[in-house]
Amino acid sequence: MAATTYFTSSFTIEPPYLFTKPSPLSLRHLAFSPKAFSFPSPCLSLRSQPRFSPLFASQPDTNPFFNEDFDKPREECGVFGVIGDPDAASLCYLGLQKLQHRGEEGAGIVTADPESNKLQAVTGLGLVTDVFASPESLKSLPGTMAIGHVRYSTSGATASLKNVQPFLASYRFGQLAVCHNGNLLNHDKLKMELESRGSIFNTSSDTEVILHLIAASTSRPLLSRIIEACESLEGAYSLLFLTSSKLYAVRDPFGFRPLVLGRRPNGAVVFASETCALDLVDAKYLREINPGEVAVVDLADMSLSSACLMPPKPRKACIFEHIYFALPNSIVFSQAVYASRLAFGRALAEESPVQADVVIPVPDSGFFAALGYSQASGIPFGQGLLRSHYVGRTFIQPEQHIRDLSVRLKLSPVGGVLKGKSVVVVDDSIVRGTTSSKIVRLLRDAGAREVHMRIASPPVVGSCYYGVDTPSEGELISNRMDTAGVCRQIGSDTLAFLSLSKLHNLLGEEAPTFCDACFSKNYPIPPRKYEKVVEEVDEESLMEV
Ligand SMILES: O=P(O)(O)OC[C@H]1O[C@H](OP(=O)(O)OP(=O)(O)O)[C@H](O)[C@@H]1O
Ligand SMILES: NC(=O)CC[C@H](N)C(=O)O
Ligand code: SF4
Ligand SMILES: [Mg+2]
Repeated sequence: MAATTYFTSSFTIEPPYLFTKPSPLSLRHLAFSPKAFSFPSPCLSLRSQPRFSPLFASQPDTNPFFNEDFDKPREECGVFGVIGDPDAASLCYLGLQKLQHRGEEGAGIVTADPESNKLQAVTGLGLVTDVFASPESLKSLPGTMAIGHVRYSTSGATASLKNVQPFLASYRFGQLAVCHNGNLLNHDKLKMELESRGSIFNTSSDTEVILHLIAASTSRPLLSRIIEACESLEGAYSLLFLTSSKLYAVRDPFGFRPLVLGRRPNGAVVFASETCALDLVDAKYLREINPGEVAVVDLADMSLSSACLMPPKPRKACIFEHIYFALPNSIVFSQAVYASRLAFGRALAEESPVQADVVIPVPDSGFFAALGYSQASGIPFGQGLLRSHYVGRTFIQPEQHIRDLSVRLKLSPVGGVLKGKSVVVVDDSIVRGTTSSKIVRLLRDAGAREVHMRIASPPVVGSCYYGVDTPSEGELISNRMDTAGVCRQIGSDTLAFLSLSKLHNLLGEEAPTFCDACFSKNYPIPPRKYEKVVEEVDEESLMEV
């Protein structure tokens, strides 16, 4: 890439913010439409030329179920990007902290520096505050553009520094950084093909294939190379790319993982997995990046352009984002997360009532569902369990024995709320059953007379292949036994899950636009097709080597 100076250190972004560009790349406006976004049909395949979408943008509230008295409108890697702000690295650091619940294994930031025209990276294992513990680390990241990532691995070694994103690569057109929330089902196959053509991989992460596909593409410009690379990908991907002049945001055509767009008062454009990260950095939420969209912001004029990656597929947004992953104060897939959880809890109370003295949540993620259960049942709400915030999420600790210990460390019973009481305890989900069996014991030890477990999602019976490292099917307690069996196993007096049909009723006509494969095994992209590719090794050719 030519060592062009794209802007000077005195570059300022002044209102009105240039979100339009007088070219075919133009996103004509960012107005909200009450209709769900859809690409023009047919959206023809493109090899060397980008396709551009017309205008869109979905907005909260197309779903009547989410449209209650609330202000209309937590998993597995979080991405954050900012362009056009002198404090890019610091904002990215803050945004990543807000997304910490999405991944605790590693974190990193890449910035682009207008002075040197260079991209710099700082990555490390652990929490954001650990990786950036030294003030020097942020100081080593100059520039007005940044992308960052918090990781919870789905593919490639967990505790490997090499697999911590963003990945920063140099190729014939300059430097390119990428970060990814999701999982690529066909990465083994792509990797083998790329290796047979000479690619040398540096990591064991699925994400790296994207960089190789882009580097191998003969299309121009980069937008076309990104589109061409994405055409080869099968799976879930919300991606941010950074060059020395542009920031690209991409979402796969199914829209499995969230990605939102916002703008700071100074005009800086921000992308994040969840709106909670926008709120923190004072960025106004504008809209989602739509499934199958690639949005580009050019630092030179801060214009935002948008193209269509490939013909649209039926949206399959991850319902688990609303059940557990996302923070309740986020808007995800254009719906307020807390409102969905309240509704799941209410529906659970209607479907599986019980006579009890108090409803208590399993903190944190069971809070709003328990509140909904309490509201619908009329049983008083109480805080029977205290959560230590010095301990990470149990579900996302990779080792089972560590998960066992951390549940006890994390949750403490409040004796006064529980003693002698019949308690309804509401959690968002049961995955392996570790948390719930320990909680039942905690509550009984604290004096609860009866323990009725209510789960605000259906039984998890299938593994996820789209960006959430759910355990293998054999580890999923509901895959091994029915509800009565799980109830016996965890030791509660009664147990009930929200049924899949009730969940579908709640989602209404939007139900088909959500992926619920971990509950239904109805996989939008069949995982069987992508069972690990075993390379047929020609022993003679190996000998030659
Ligand atoms: O059945 P299990 O395998 O134990 O997994 C399910 C539990 O894991 C999650 O909570 P977690 O403690 O990770 O996070 P939270 O504190 O944010 O709810 C989820 O909310 C359940 O409580
Ligand atoms: N959970 C994720 O989104 C993971 C991203 C990528 N597949 C990795 O394993 O690093
Ligand atoms: S399988 Fe479950 S966790 Fe994975 S994307 Fe679908 S709903 Fe989400
Ligand atoms: Mg929990």
